[in-house]
Amino acid sequence: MLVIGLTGSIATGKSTVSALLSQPPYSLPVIDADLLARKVVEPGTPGYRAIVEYFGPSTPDLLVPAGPDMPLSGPSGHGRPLNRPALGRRVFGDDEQRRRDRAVLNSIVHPAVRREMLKAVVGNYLRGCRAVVLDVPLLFESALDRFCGAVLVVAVKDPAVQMARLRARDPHLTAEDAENRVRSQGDVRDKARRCEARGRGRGVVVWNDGGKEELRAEVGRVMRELDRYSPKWWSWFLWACPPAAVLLGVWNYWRNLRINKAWAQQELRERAKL
Ligand SMILES: CC(C)(COP(=O)(O)OP(=O)(O)OC[C@H]1O[C@@H](n2cnc3c(N)ncnc32)[C@H](O)[C@@H]1O)[C@@H](O)C(=O)NCCC(=O)NCCS
Ligand SMILES: Nc1ncnc2c1ncn2[C@@H]1O[C@H](COP(=O)(O)OP(=O)(O)OP(=O)(O)O)[C@@H](O)[C@H]1O
Repeated sequence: MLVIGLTGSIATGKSTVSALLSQPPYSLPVIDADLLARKVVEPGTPGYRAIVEYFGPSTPDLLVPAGPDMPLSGPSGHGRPLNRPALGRRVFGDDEQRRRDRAVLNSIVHPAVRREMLKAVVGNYLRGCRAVVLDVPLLFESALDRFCGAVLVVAVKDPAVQMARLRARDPHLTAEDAENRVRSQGDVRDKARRCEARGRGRGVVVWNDGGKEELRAEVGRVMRELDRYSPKWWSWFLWACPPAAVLLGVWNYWRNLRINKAWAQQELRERAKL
């Protein structure tokens, strides 16, 4: 089974691409990290308790306020849900304190998301799926790219297109909130370069500056490229022969570590030139 990591930056079009991939002619299962990241911090989970313990004392509005529709101990009795915009204000941004808080939040949420993803990937493999899509906004940052046979980065060349789509989709965000969220995710063009550096068939950029029909055609081009490097018969062979799938998984992981090391060295060299 081919594990396809799908990433990009905020509002570059990941969800639009994952919706296309989940529909015919591809009909691929999509494992959505954002959904899992919500599930692992629901009241009653260890993630929820850790967040309340760390952020609670310094964030008075961390939980959804109690009211006629929201009992003091939450709908399930395990506590009121997190007030996500308030937590977002604590962690999105470029200053030192926010970066530190984001790292703490990530260290609570990401390991739990990884465990849920592994369960979902194994489930899809057992069901005989040819490929599975991991839709992960922070694929590189959370090092999940190491487990992927191929990485797709959905990117735009023009930052103004990204900002316009974000403001149109989330009109409740102020210009400053929107800027902070874009900055929190790094430059999508860097992610595109990193993706291409993985090599043909292992990293492909989906360019999304045009309209939705152009995007559909671009997704077709990208999937044909992946098919060339990972044909159907190979996926069936791996399904019929689990030891080969495990060996390939280990080899892939090792190769991805090497790719990441080479990328880190290249980045260092480029920074040294500046
Ligand atoms: C801070 C939280 C509560 C804000 O929730 P909210 O519903 O307001 O925003 P949402 O989750 O839709 O995120 C908005 C955008 O920011 C991105 N984003 C989310 N978390 C992070 C992060 N830690 N660093 C950078 N960008 C992030 C999302 O991918 C999305 O593009 C939430 O984003 C969160 O729990 N983040 C930490 C978990 C995480 O890293 N999730 C990403 C997938 S693993
Ligand atoms: N090619 C396109 N043409 C016009 N609008 C687009 C195009 N691609 C995406 N959009 C719109 O831009 C917005 C952002 O797209 P989408 O939600 O897919 O991005 P995302 O990368 O998943 O964002 P996030 O990380 O915030 O979840 C949506 O409103 C979507 O409909």
